[in-house]
Amino acid sequence: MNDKPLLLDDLRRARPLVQVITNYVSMDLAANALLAIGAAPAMIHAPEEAAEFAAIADALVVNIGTISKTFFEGMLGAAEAARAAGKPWVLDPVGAGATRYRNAAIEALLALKPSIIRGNASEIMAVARIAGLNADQAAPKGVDSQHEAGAAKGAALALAQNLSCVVAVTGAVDLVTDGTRVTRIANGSELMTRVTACGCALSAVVGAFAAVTPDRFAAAVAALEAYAIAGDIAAEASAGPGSFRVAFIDRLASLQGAEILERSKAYGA
Ligand SMILES: Nc1ncnc2c1ncn2[C@@H]1O[C@H](COP(=O)(O)OP(=O)(O)O)[C@@H](O)[C@H]1O
Ligand SMILES: Cc1ncsc1CCOP(=O)(O)O
Ligand SMILES: [Mg+2]
Repeated sequence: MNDKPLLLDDLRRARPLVQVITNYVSMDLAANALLAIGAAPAMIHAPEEAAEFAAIADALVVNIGTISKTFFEGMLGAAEAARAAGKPWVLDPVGAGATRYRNAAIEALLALKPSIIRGNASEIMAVARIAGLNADQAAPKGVDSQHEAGAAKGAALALAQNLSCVVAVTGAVDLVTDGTRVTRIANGSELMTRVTACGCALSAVVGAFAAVTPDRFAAAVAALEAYAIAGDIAAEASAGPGSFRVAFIDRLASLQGAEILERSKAYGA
């Protein structure tokens, strides 16, 4: 039996508390996506309290989109505390490869062993390069991907194997790997690339799923699948990016296990 819809049900029953240290652009959408899917968001990043809160939260999500010295201090403290407490933590390496500062921050965060890394293909290739793997890829230009997710398969496998984590690469067809298994998910709408922070909010949702199962691979697959299917359904009733953003939050909230079973385009490869 397919257990993915059950993870969504588990999430809604547990209503996990997810601490999100994210960029200014995405704070609103990420918090609303978490509420809609059934989790409790807490956007807490100050270095004075981020680590203390990470010990209370069920999962932590760290997103470097608008990183600064203060944010970075909070991220390091919270990631260290989450790791020490055995809580899952998700890294979204927004804009990886773009600047030396961003790359150094990623290198320091990788040393704290993220449970799951979620990024677009260009970012995952850059993270692999920062980790000393797959050094032959061209640098990305900004926060949007220059590549299809499939192009990052080698980088994702190498990262997952070397860091003992799960890597989720998003794009038209998402790819999730734990270094051995690979699942692709062909759901989702192109409109998701025209609403800023859709990827950041997805990383927050990945944290919520990781809070309700010790199986990081299953958590990432279930999160990406639910998110992309909500995107499919929302796109059917949207005239453009503005109305899509509203419909998408509604569809995350109304999403049912039966819809996931019916619409899933997940396959092993
Ligand atoms: N071309 C596309 N067609 C359908 N869905 C997409 C496409 N590109 C991205 N998505 C979906 O949008 C969401 C965010 O992914 P992505 O745009 O890759 O993240 P980011 O915003 O971090 O670059 C994911 O659910 C992904 O499946
Ligand atoms: C535009 C932008 N600039 C810095 S962070 C950010 C948001 C990126 O969001 P996403 O990666 O989800 O597209
Ligand atoms: Mg992103």
